[in-house]
Amino acid sequence: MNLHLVTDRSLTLGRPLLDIIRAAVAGGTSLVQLREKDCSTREFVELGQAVASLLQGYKIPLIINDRVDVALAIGAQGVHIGQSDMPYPQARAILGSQAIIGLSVETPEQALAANLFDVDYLGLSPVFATTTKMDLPPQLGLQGVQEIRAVSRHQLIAIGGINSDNAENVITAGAHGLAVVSAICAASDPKNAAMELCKKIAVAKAKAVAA
Ligand SMILES: Cc1ncc(COP(=O)(O)OP(=O)(O)O)c(N)n1
Ligand SMILES: Cc1ncsc1CCOP(=O)(O)O
Ligand SMILES: [Mg+2]
Repeated sequence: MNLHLVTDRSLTLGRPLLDIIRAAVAGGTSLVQLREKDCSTREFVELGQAVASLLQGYKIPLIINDRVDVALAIGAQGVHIGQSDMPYPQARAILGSQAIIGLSVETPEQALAANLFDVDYLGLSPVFATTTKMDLPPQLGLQGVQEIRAVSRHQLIAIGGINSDNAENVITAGAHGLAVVSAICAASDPKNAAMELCKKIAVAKAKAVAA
């Protein structure tokens, strides 16, 4: 199953992040991306260490948003970088061939350019409207997902406004997996939310095979 949880401590309704992650993993989340935009480096490292030791028990990979140094410091499995973050070649040189490196793309042109890189997946960003991240480029929509699938050689993870109502359509449009923030972090029952998303992914993939 390909469900990424991207964390946001401001959306957990006061619940501890580790509880949200534990529930998300129990519901089928396959990878966790720790995304911290406002905390100090010290706090990021300490939180990262706590999340890493939790996930080690479940054998679920942890990747760090933006910060190659934090990923290295805590022995995370990799990073997620965007078009304005550390360039892919430098991130790969620092982290090595075994690291998981995800790269955001916002257009089919960026996806085409990423064919030159051995990234582990592309984050298609944003597929739909979201209030979780500000200053985003125009939404790709399902058509954008289809267009990127047609030109990319990579695993495609869709992000932005994804929930259990639209998840199936996003996979049918060509995404291999989904990344969500609010659909799990802000859910009243994060475990159930992850389970529902996994079900939708599985249903869409089964229908694609049967077609
Ligand atoms: C899976 C996934 N896709 C895209 C993003 C966005 O990354 P970026 O464009 O670098 O923006 P920030 O997350 O750093 O604000 C992502 N984090 N994860
Ligand atoms: C981090 C990020 N990158 C592109 S959209 C986004 C936020 C997605 O949040 P949500 O799943 O709550 O719409
Ligand atoms: Mg970034």
